[in-house]
Amino acid sequence: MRREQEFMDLLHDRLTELRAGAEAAVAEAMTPGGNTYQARLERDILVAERSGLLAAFNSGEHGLCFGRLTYRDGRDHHIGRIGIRRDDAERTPLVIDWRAEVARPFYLATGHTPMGLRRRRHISSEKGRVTDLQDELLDLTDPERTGHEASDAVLLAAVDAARTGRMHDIVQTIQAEQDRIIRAPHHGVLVVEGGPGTGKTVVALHRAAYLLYAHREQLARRAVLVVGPNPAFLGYIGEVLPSLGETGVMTATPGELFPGVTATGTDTPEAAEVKGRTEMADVLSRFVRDRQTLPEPGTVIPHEDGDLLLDPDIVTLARHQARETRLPHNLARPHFAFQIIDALTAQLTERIGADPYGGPNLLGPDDIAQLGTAVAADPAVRSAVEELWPQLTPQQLLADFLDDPVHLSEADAAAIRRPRAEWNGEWTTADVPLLDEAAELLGEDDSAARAAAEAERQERVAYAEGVLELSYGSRTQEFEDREDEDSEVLAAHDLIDAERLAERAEEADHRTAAERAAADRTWAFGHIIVDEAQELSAMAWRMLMRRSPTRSMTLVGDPAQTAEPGGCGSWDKILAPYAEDRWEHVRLGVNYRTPAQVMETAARVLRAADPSFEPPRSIRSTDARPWALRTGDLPGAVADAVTREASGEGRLAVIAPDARLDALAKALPTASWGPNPDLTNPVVLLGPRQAKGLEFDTVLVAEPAEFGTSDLYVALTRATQRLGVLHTGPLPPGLADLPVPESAVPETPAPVTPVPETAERPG
Ligand SMILES: Nc1ncnc2c1ncn2[C@@H]1O[C@H](COP(=O)(O)OP(=O)(O)OP(=O)(O)O)[C@@H](O)[C@H]1O
Repeated sequence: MRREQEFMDLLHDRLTELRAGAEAAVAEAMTPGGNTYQARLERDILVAERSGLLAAFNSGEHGLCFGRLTYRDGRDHHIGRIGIRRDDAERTPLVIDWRAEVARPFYLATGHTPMGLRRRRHISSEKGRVTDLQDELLDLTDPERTGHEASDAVLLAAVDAARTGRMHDIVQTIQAEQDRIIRAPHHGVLVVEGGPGTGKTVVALHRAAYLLYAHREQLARRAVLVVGPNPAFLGYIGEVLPSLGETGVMTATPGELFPGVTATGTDTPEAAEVKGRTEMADVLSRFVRDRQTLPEPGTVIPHEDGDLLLDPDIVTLARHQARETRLPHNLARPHFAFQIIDALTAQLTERIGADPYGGPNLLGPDDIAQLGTAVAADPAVRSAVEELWPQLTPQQLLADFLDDPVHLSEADAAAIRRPRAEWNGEWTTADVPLLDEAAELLGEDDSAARAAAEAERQERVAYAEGVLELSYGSRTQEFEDREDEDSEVLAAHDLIDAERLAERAEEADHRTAAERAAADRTWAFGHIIVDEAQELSAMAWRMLMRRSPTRSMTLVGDPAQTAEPGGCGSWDKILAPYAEDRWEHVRLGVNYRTPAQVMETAARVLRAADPSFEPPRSIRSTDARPWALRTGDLPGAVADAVTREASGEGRLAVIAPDARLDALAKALPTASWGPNPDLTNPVVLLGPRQAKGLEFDTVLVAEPAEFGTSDLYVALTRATQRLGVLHTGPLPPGLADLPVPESAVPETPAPVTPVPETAERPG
């Protein structure tokens, strides 16, 4: 213990030194040094480099070193959240980043496959003080004992700890089956499936951190996108990546992926299902073609030299030629307009230049060009073009479509119809993929603006290239522990290429790749992680796949928890159109959240419909048996149960059908609830969909018969310690046998015991 403490002190001193250096460098870089391009660009580079380092150093303080590997051949490494080197000529590693290859035996070695290890040590610390050591002997022939031998105590302590309302990283206790997923190659699609509490979310987040470490150069520039089911969930997981020193990640719900639109409205389940169907792509495409109309019988355009006639033949030809370009609607529009202007100019030329003696037309090319310019500028011609091939925005198109849906069956159209007159302007989550689809079909006509910007940009790019060369020449190698050349600390030349740097200079901002990506609908992410992937509709997948042209993705989910009627559910169905069978499927089988008794209760609910259903194995059990209480006064009984259960540290959630939330909130004045509940509050009140992906020490489920089966399964599996059910009517199948609370709620916190047959390291 003393020696580990001395080592920890040494590490803290070194970290303080590194941090002071980085802080001074940021401060210096921020000092205004002139307002020329050069000064601003150089400042940008330095700030990006140094603040990346600083974020890593700041995150490193907690859990600076949590492990140690002692090899049979005498090698000895400490493992920590970030790598730190000594300030000597060789830059000797002091502590190895958990993501480095050298650290892998910490997660993978077993007595059976010791990977050359003699001993693996878990070091627990609090604010820089070593509080405990746990040693695992991997070479069983080794006679030496340290007095700290134990197995799985660190993992059990971690999974048993009181919850805070925020997810924590698990670098100290990643299990072998999880480690293999975290470090899987980043190309292609990896599907991670597992029951509730198997660590899918936390593993996906560690995978993001690992990929950013291992493929920094490719990924930091393109950013990593993490998609989660709702804002509360994103808040819940929001601290994991920063605690691992990573800030280059954008998190979003599917409803936030269309820049400029925030989905605040709600759809009926039927509407969401119809809007999510893959056939909507075709329906919208036909709707766009419907807007490319023909004049019936023809449009007369008054002109001082006699009326011009825009007849259906002219327009049919122009439309055909514009469609032949295969460009999106708005980008094909200039082609259409050109054909129309050409035809009208020809009419005019014929009329004005006609030779009264029957000879060739008297107008020369210059005269005709001049006529053409006049026709193009004619407001009547412009409005005719606008009428026949209007310039459209995705928002206009979709609002028009939903006002009066076409190309659908009567019933489907009725489900999604949203008359403009009654619409409050709010978009829904299911609208967002449709807006994205519309944007693809329409295209953005920014050609004029782009041409103007291009010349100026070229100048800046040429300059920025020069600056990047400078930055590469002066690159740092601060806390890295990988040996290869790629292992440079993130530097400006990794983060930004000359083009992006030039763009940044233009706006004089300090936005990260993730921030830029958030504002750009067509951004191609380096890697995309989708949590609760079973819930996304076919249309939502189309939108996400556009953001990942390289198909570098990790999809995480549990088909048994599918709640959305439009949710794709099966992996085959999701991936067949994009990756055919070129994707890998891995399963997690151990539940780290829910005690065996709670898991068994939840499993009985699903078994009522599918007797062969097998839940994941729980890693632990408690003495607190789930209970059920019938009452005539639901809010009163829930309030009593909350008072009884919410004592001590940890978090409690009441999960109730949406229709009952108002009444329950009145009975629970201290509970946080609403669209964005504060999950760090001791008591929260949630609807079933809000509870997705979250967890609480105690969960009280109100009126379970009013939940859908998969919503109920999700609600019951949120508990890490205690589960109670309160109901006025009959219980749904599977819950009928629960005992009443008096016999189930212990006076003192239940002792934790591992479940014998599952306590060994999985995998
Ligand atoms: N190796 C581990 N060490 C410590 N805790 C772990 C480990 N793996 C998972 N956990 C914990 O188990 C809990 C469940 O993890 P997580 O939320 O990622 O599960 P999930 O599979 O996404 O669940 P669900 O599908 O129910 O949302 C979390 O508290 C997580 O920190």
